[in-house]
Amino acid sequence: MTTETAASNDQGERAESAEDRVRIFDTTLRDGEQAPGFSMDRRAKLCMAQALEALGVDILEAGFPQASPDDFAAVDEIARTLRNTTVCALARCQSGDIDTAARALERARHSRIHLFLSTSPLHREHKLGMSKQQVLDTAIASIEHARKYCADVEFSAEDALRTEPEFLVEIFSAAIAAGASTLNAPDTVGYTTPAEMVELFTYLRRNVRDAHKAVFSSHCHDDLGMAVANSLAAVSAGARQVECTINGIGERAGNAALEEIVMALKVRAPHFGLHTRIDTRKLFPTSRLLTQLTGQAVPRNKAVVGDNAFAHESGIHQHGMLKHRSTYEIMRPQDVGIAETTLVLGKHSGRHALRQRLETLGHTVDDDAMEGIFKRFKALADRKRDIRDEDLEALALGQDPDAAGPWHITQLTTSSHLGSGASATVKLSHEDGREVGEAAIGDGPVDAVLRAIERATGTEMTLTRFNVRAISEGGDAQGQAQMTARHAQRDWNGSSVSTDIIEATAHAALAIVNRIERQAERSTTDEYSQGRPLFDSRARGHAQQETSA
Ligand SMILES: CC(=O)SCCNC(=O)CCNC(=O)[C@H](O)C(C)(C)COP(=O)(O)OP(=O)(O)OC[C@H]1O[C@@H](n2cnc3c(N)ncnc32)[C@H](O)[C@@H]1OP(=O)(O)O
Ligand SMILES: CC(C)C(=O)C(=O)O
Repeated sequence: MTTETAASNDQGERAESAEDRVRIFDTTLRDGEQAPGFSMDRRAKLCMAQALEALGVDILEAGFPQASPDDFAAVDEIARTLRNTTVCALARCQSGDIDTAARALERARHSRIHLFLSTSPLHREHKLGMSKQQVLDTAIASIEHARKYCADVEFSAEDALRTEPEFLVEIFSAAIAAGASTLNAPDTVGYTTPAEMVELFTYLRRNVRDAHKAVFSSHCHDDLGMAVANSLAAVSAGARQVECTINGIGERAGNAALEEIVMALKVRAPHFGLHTRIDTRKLFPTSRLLTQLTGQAVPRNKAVVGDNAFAHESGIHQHGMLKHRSTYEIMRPQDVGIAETTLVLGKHSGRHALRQRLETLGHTVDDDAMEGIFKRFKALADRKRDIRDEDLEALALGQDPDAAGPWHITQLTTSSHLGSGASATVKLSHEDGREVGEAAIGDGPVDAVLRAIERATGTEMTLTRFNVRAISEGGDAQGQAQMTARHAQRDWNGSSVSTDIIEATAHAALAIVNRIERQAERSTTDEYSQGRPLFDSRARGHAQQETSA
């Protein structure tokens, strides 16, 4: 546990933070984890804690050690592992909780005990059954007790935004005198507004005795969808610590989303004049790690890290993006760790984006040909939610995208054997009349299906990315399988949608094999037509004849 005094450690940092640095206090593993559906075991928590340290969070709330033996063990393990980040443990204002938190933090290099006690009239009367004086006395005694173990103590006035502001001033002034160096005013029930937040933090910073000795902190919930706005309002009124979580997970509607706060401060730096220590390029991978560990995906339209955050389907936006990316994007995807912007082709897309995508796929299309392709593309997009590259290739080659082959699956059977892998049998038909059947075993049904398809088609692939996710809800939810495989020093993508994820996987794998074969066929044709582009006006008729043969 840290032995340096709050004064020696904090004053240097506070001089800086008072100016322009906002400390990021991550509570993904405590407030985030305590919400239904987000519980993590200690292995998952340790993995997430390491990712959060790499992300650059200043303080990581690892758990509530009094809650359970596993939470104690998780905090203890995280405390032993992290070297740069302050590891924090939550405790009620009870000596038992504080002793347990201190024990869990014993081996931390930098540690903090976070004490909380409700201060609002509603909580005092109905929850705690305590008077103002009792709340004050309990908080002070607890801070003093925690300071015996740890130089860095934070005090949170739970439900602060529904507390009498004068009482907050009284308890925060006493908390500083008792040794707390961070004062948190949480909007526990997500009730407040940005203007009220500014008013409260300005008032507290003016009236709390020795306010300059503490860092003021916000902790906002999203019940009315204002957690991030409220946190930024607190910051604009002098808060220099923000408590937040990856993907905004947390009690009820969640906490303020870390990635949104950090990117707001970065993108609008001239407005806020503040910065954080977060390595923003790790935001997306950290967000994805959390979804994997909890099994809870983020909505497509989630700010910063959702699938649509850097994806454009509508033609007018795509056209703008192709001319200048700042027309419709305020940050670069690479700055949050997303490889690139995607122009998704669908029924709202226009010719500019379609042409660009076809060119990326190796098809140079002249204006006449484009009109025909565009018409058929729109008709297809009206019927199909998910337009894939193989559909576009089929359109460009004058083929029926619904029948994009040459391989088709005629039969697929899989069985899983508990503890000893799985087996798969596939039967495939080829446009040239071949019927092939193969069986394979694998670590799981996906592995077995991939091996069987490889054998049946004779196409070797190395899977480099595989992702299955639900794209609708309910008993008949659709699963989308997306994969990338390496073949002949190139990456090939395939995706498919089905109510059966194994079937979706098989179709995605076969889409890759089909693309590889069609590409090989096209290379032969190109050689034959002496390298002229397929849709070059001079070569068009000839080339189409050759490829459809
Ligand atoms: C706003 C927040 O997010 S606060 C954090 C909330 N997180 C959690 O509650 C998750 C972990 N919690 C737990 O595992 C359990 O609630 C435990 C182990 C901490 C306590 O369990 P129990 O002892 O069975 O108590 P229970 O949870 O039913 O009730 C809470 C008790 O804590 C008291 N309490 C609540 N907050 C505080 C506080 N900040 N300081 C002191 N006592 C408090 C309540 O008055 C109640 O006391 P009582 O048992 O004397 O009536
Ligand atoms: C423990 C405190 C900070 C809390 O989680 C809240 O008030 O929401």
